[in-house]
Amino acid sequence: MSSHRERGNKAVSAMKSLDFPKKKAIAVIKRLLKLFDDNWEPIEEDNYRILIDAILEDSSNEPVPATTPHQGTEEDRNALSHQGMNEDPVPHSSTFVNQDYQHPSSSVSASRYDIDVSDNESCLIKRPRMSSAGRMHERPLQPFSTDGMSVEPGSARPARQAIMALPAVRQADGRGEPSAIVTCNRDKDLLLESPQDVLILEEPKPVSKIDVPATSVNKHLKIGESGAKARLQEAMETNAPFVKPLASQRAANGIVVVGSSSEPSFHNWIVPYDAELISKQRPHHDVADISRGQERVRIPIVNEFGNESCPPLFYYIRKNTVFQNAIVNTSLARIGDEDCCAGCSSDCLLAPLPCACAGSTGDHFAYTPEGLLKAAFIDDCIAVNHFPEKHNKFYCEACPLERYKTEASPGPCKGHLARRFVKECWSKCGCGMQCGNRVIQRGITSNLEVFFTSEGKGWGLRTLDGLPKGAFICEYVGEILTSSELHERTVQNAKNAKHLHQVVLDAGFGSEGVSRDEEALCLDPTFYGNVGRFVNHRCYDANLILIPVEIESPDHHYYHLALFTAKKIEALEELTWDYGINFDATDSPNKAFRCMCGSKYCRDPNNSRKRTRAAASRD
Ligand SMILES: C[S@@+](CC[C@H](N)C(=O)[O-])C[C@H]1O[C@@H](n2cnc3c(N)ncnc32)[C@H](O)[C@@H]1O
Repeated sequence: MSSHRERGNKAVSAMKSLDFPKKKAIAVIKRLLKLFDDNWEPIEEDNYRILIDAILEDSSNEPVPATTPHQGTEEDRNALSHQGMNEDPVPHSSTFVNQDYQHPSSSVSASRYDIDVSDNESCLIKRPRMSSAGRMHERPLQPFSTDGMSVEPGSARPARQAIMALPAVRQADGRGEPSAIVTCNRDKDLLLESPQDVLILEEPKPVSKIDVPATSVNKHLKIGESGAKARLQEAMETNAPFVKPLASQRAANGIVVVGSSSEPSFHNWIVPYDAELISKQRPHHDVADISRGQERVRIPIVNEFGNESCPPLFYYIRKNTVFQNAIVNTSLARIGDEDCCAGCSSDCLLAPLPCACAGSTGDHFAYTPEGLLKAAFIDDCIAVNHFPEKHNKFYCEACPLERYKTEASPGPCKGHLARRFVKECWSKCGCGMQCGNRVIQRGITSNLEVFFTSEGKGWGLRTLDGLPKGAFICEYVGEILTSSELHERTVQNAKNAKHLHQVVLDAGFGSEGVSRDEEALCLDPTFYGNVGRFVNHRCYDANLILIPVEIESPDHHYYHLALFTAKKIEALEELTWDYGINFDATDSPNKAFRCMCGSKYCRDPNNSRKRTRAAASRD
């Protein structure tokens, strides 16, 4: 029988061959030995399966230390040397904040919906990378803003789930703000699994340079030129469409001092923008990947029909972002025990009993172990959408949507559909990112393409692979507006017709007592959005369905909207969802368009095909 020392060294070197750090391996072995009363057999079983799982779990749940990595307690070190295993000293590094290693086999357990255990935006992750030649790449990491990042159009599409690194150089302005960008080229030696890596890598040698004008902050606020009063005046005079200089409102109440210290402050300023400004400031789309490396997969742009080579410019954001006044309360303190599963560990779907997070879906998880939304859940939601009158509607006493239409005497609430929600596990839950009840928070995993439609719908989105029913496609991401901000934009919309489809997050309006404007939230993907903004409408028989998903907030004031496949979809099929448009309505925030959906159930009375059919049946 081998000694503790020999078995320990063997286990550590097995873990090392899988790129797990020695320190981590030793700490976990020590814990498991304690758990199994110094019995090595369960640890060694199945090529150290339990050990690997425990290390992975440890990494995904690990809190991020602020500066130096955890060196282990005195007790740890004594225990380890007692067992004959010694740690290498870990060098101090201020950029080394966390270690997060993805086990090569993790994708096996997650099937095609791969797991990204590194989805923690607040931490910088340094992980060793294997090049195609098998070399390890380690680079110093620094925080980096993606704003304005530009990349060269790429050539071949990489393998699923792998994206090429887009090394970038930050160009800061005189005040240290990332004014604009950037130089990028592709380093074919770097292969990343996670978009976070793209945000934090820095390339010391730029290859080509794209100059972008300084931000509108500079232009409109003239920081450093004169006193706060002049800057305030400047901001108030701007004629950008949606600007409400917050600072000016507060100044009127005598509470604002902007830029009074030597460090100019941007906190109180809303930067004006409109479509024109965006197009002036933004570098062009990257046709190889519209997300510019923000998503886990590349999403190319192709145009086989029209003259436009690219869609109109917008800021690609992966997550919803507050425009100005919206209150999105996601504090941990608001999540009670009944709204999370603090006692869980590993994958909640595999636990013998459903955890608290399955409560809102009738104590059954909405997802299958393969990461698909269950068919029964989808069918229920389709039925609610198709026959809203048969299902419950909530009615507000004072509907936030009506208040701004006719301010003097707001009309009665038209009712809000009682929707079924998916509730995903989140930060206050004991499980990790590999939990099967975390699907949309892991991001896009399907191979998608933005393309120009041939039927006159403009740009659209299609899948490059066949997909089963229930597959997550993407979130519908945009700026979070309040209902009054939406109303302001609707008025603008009437003038310039530039807006895309805006969506009201009204599932909690009546039931949750939403009456304050800041709590009545809407999403507008026009200027800031993700690939969801390209999904066109189809009446009734669309192949996607929009599902409300609750992640970081326990009530229905704020939630995510996720697009799932409502049926089996063939490769290269256009992805569509039913916007729920009433083509006869005159008071909708969304300007009705002439529907070209091609469905035989098309609701648009102006649909030319429908008119032709009606005329034919009359003859
Ligand atoms: C969310 S966007 C979809 C992407 C859009 N096609 C584009 O080019 O950016 C919604 C807009 O697309 C157009 N659209 C979507 N579905 C359509 C349909 N069935 N028929 C005609 N136009 C459609 C309308 O202009 C609508 O306001």
